[in-house]
Amino acid sequence: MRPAQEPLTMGKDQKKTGKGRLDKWYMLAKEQGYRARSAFKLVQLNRKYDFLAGAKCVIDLCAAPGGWLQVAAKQMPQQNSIIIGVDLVPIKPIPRCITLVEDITTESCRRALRAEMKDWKADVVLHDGAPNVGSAWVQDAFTQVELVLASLKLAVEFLRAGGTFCTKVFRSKDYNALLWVFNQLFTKVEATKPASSRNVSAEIFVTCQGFLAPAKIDPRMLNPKYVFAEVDGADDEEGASKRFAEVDAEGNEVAGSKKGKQASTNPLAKLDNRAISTKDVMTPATLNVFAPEKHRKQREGYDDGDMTLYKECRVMQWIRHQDPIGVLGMVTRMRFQDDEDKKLLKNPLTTGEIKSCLDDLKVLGKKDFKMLLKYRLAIREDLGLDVKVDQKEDAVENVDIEPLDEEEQLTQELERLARDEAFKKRRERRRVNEKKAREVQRMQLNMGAPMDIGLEQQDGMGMEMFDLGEVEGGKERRGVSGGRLDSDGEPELSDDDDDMDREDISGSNKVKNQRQMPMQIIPDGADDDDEDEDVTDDERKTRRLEESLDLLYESFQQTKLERDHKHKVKQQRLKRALEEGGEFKGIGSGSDADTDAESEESEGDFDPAPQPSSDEDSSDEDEDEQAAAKPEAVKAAPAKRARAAPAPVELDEDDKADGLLKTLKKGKVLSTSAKSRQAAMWFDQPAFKGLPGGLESLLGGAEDASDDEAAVGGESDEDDEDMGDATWVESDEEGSGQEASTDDESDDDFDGARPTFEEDEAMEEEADIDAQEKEEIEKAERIAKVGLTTAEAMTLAQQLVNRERTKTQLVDEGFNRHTDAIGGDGLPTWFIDDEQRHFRHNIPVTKDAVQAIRDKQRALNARPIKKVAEAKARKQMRKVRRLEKARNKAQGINDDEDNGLTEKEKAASIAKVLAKSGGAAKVKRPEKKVVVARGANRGIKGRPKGVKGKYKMADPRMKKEVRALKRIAKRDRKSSGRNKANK
Ligand SMILES: C[S@@+](CC[C@H](N)C(=O)[O-])C[C@H]1O[C@@H](n2cnc3c(N)ncnc32)[C@H](O)[C@@H]1O
Repeated sequence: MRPAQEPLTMGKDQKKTGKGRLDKWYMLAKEQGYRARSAFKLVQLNRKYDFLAGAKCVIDLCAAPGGWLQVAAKQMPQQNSIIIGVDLVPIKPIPRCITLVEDITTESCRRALRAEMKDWKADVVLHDGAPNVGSAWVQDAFTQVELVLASLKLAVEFLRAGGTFCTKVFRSKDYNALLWVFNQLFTKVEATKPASSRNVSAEIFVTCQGFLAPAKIDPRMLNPKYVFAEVDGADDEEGASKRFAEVDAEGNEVAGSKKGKQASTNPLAKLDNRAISTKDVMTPATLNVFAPEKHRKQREGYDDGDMTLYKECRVMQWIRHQDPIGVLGMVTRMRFQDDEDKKLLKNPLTTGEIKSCLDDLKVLGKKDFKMLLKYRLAIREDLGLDVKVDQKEDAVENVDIEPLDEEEQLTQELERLARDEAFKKRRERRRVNEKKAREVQRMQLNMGAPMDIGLEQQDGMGMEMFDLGEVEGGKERRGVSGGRLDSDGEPELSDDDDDMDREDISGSNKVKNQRQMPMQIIPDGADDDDEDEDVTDDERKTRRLEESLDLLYESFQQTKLERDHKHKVKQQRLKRALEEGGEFKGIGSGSDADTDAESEESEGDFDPAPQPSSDEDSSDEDEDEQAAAKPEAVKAAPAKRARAAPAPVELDEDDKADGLLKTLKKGKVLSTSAKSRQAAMWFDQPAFKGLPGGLESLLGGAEDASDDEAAVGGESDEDDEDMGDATWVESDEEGSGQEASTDDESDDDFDGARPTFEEDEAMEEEADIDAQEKEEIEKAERIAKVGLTTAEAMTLAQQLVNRERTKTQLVDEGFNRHTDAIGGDGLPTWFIDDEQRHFRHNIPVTKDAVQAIRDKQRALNARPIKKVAEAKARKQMRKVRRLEKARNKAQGINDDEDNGLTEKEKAASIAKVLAKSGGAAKVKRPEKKVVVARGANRGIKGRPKGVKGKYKMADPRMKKEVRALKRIAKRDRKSSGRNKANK
C-alpha cells in the first residue's frame, strides 16, 4: 500500500544545471551552427505550423543570441524577405537580418520597429522572451507573461491581417488569461511543447494563427493590469481559503490558513485512497481543465516550498484521488512508476494514446481530458474501487407513478393538441414570412416581376409602403419635388394639388427610389414580426440586424455608383435632355441597351418597387369596389396583382415638359394588360432591343396591342381622384395586349420621346465602346511595356504560340458555366455581388508558364536599381567628357608649331595630359615588399634570402615601442596634471 500522501516529484531524468544541460539538442545546435539550442524549438514549431516558408517579413522579439533569427533566415524565402530581431542585448550580425537593441516593453522599441518597417506589415511575429534573472527565472513567471503581453502589443501593431504570432509562455496562473486574449485576436490558437523544450521547463509555445486585425482593440486587452487582474473574490486569497475550509471539513490535515492554502492549491499534496464522492468537488476553478475560461487569477505567488511549475504524480495517485479534474489541471505528467502503476501498463485499457496523453498533460484538449477521465473510471471499476450503481433500479424505486383519471387524461391530450396546433401555425407563418422576404429581395434584385410576389396590403406591403405622397412630400428627404426643375436643373417643389397622383418615373428618381425602397420595406417586415407574438426577441433582433445590413450594403453600393464616372455622365446627359427637350424617360425605356451591370443598376430599366398611392383609404373595401368594377377576368385575378404591377402612365403635356414626377391624367387611367407584365419585362431586356419592329412586332403589332387595350373609366375615375390608386387598375376585357397607355395620344407622346432616348442610348453605347477600346489600348500598352504578368496569361500565350490552342478555342472557352449570372432565392445582395466578382473560371496554368513568369521576375530583380544605374551612367559620361577635353588639348599640343617643342617633348606633354584625364592606362608601380627583421632575417645586412625586387626591412620592435612611448607620454601627462593640482 502506498502512503496516503506523497509529495510531488521533480523530473529527475533531466539535470537542470551544469553539463546536464548539454543534451542532444545542444549538440545538434553546435553541429549545425546554431547559436542556441532554442533554434530547434522554432524548427519544430515551424514544421508543425509552416509559417516561415511563405513569410516575407518576420519580427523576432527577444531574439538574442539569434538562434531563431538563424532559423528564420534559413527557412524564409531567400529573396526580398525582411527579418528583424530585437533584444535587450546586442546580437552578433546574421546575414539578411536586421537587429535592434531595445527593450520590447518600451515605446522606443515600438518607434525603432516602426522606423524599420515603414509601411510593411509582418507576416509572422515571434517571441521567445524570458526575464533575464538567471536560475531564479521560475519565480518570474509573471514577468514572463507580462513580456508576452508586451510582445502581443507589438504584434497587433505590426502584424498583417491573417498573420501568425508565435510566443513562448510560462504556464502559470496567468496562462489562461493570456489564451483568452489570444483567442480574441486570432482565429486559431494552439499550444505546443516542442520536443526540444525540456520537460522540466514550464514553457509552452502558443501559436496564434489568422490575426483578425480588428479596427479597434480594447487597450485593456493588452494591459497586464487588466488582463491579469483579480476579478472577483472567488480566487483571491480569501476565496481560496474559503474553498480550502471545505476541505478542512472533510477532515483533512489543514491547520493554518497558509498551510491550508498550500494544501488546497496542490491537490496532490493530500492524495488518499478514498472513493470519489460527489461532495468532494474541490477542483479550483483555475485547475478545471474543462472550463478554462472560468480561470481566475491568483497573484499570491508560488506556494511555499513549491518553486516549480512542473509537477509529476503517479498514475495510481490520480486514479485514487478524490478530485481527478483538479489533478489533471495541476500536473504536467503522470508516470507509471511503482509496481501498482506498472500493473496498469498491462491492462488493455491503458492504450498507447492514454500513455502519451499522460506523458504531457499540458498540451491536451478537452476531448483528451474526457478520455482520460473515462479511462480512470474504467480502471477504478476494474480495480473494484467504484461500485457501479444500477441507475435503472434507482429510478424505478424513486418514481411514484399515480394513475391519471380519464378527465385529466383528456385535458392533457387536448392541451397537447392545442400546443401542436399553435406550433404548426407558428411555423407556417414564419415560412410564409420568409418566403415573402425572399421574394421582396428577388424583386429588389430585378429578378422577378412585382406581380410574382403576391404582395398584399395585409402582408405588410400595403399602400402606405409605396406612399407617393410621402415620397413627394419630404423634399429634404428625397430632394425631389413635383416634377419641375429649377433654373439650375434641380427639382423644384410643386404646388400642384394632385401630388398624390404622381408617379416617380425619372431615371434619377428611380435611383433614389431604389435607395428608399428597402428602407420602407424592411421596417414593415419587421413590424410584421413585432406583431407576431411568436417571434422571439432574438429572432426579431437578428432579422432587424440582417435587414439593416442589407440597407447599409445597398446605400454603400449606391454611393459607389454615384461616384462612378459613367453613372455621373449618364445622369448629366439625362439632365441635359430634360433641360433641352423636357422629354421624360419612361419606365422601361431607360438604359436598356446598356449591358454594363453597374450601369444597369444605376439606371435600371425597371424599378421593381411598385408605387401605389399612400392613401389610407386604399383598404380592402376599396379594393373590393374596384374589383367589382373590373371585368370578370380581372376579378378572378388576385387583387395583389393589380397592386403590384406598376404601369406606364399617361402624362399631362405640362408634366412632360417639366417634371421628374408625372401626374396622371384624370379620367384617363392607364391600364396594364392582362398579359403578364413579366413578359413585358422579359422583352424589355437588352437582347430584344433593336429588333426590327420592336417589341410590338414581336407581340403581334403595336396597333393590335393598342386596339386590345381598353381604358377603364367611369367608376374608377372617382377613385383615382381620391386615392390615386387607379394607376394600378388593370383593364383586360379582351384578355390580351400588353402594358401600354390608354389612347393614341399618349402613344404618340411616347413615340415622340423615343428618338431622344435612342440617341441617348446610342451615345451611351458609344461611350461604353470608347471606354472599352481605351481599356484595351491601355492593356496592350502595359503588356508591351512590362509583358505578361500572370501565369494564366503566360499559359494562354504559350499555348497560342505553340499552336496547342487556337484563337477560336480560346473564344469558345470564354463561354462556360461561370459566365452565368448567380441567382437563387433568398440570397443576400452582398453575396450575389461577391459571387459575381469572384465566381470565376480558373484557367489551368502550366509549370512552364509559372517558370517563365518566375524567370522574368528574377531578371527584373537582377537589374540594378535605377539610382545605381544612373550614377554609373553619369560617371561614364564624365569620363567621356574628360577624355574628349584631353584629346582636344593633346591635338592642340601636337598642332602647335610655334612653341618650339621637339617631338619627344610633345609626346611627353600629351602623355601627361592623357594621364591626368584618366585616359592613359595607369602604370602600376611594383610594390615594395616589407620584410620584418625577425628570425633568420634578424640583424642581416643586405637582401634577405628569397626576396626579389624592392624591399624594406621593418624592425619588429617598432610597434611595441611606439605603443610604449605613447603609454609613457600619457603617464607623464597625468602625473604633471596631478602635480599642478596639488600645488
Ligand atoms: C531565451 S532567450 C531568446 C533566445 C532566442 N530565441 C534564440 O533563439 O537565440 C530570451 C531573451 O529574451 C531577452 N529579453 C528579456 N527581456 C527582454 C525585454 N524586456 N526586451 C527585449 N528582450 C528581452 C533576453 O535578453 C534573452 O536574450
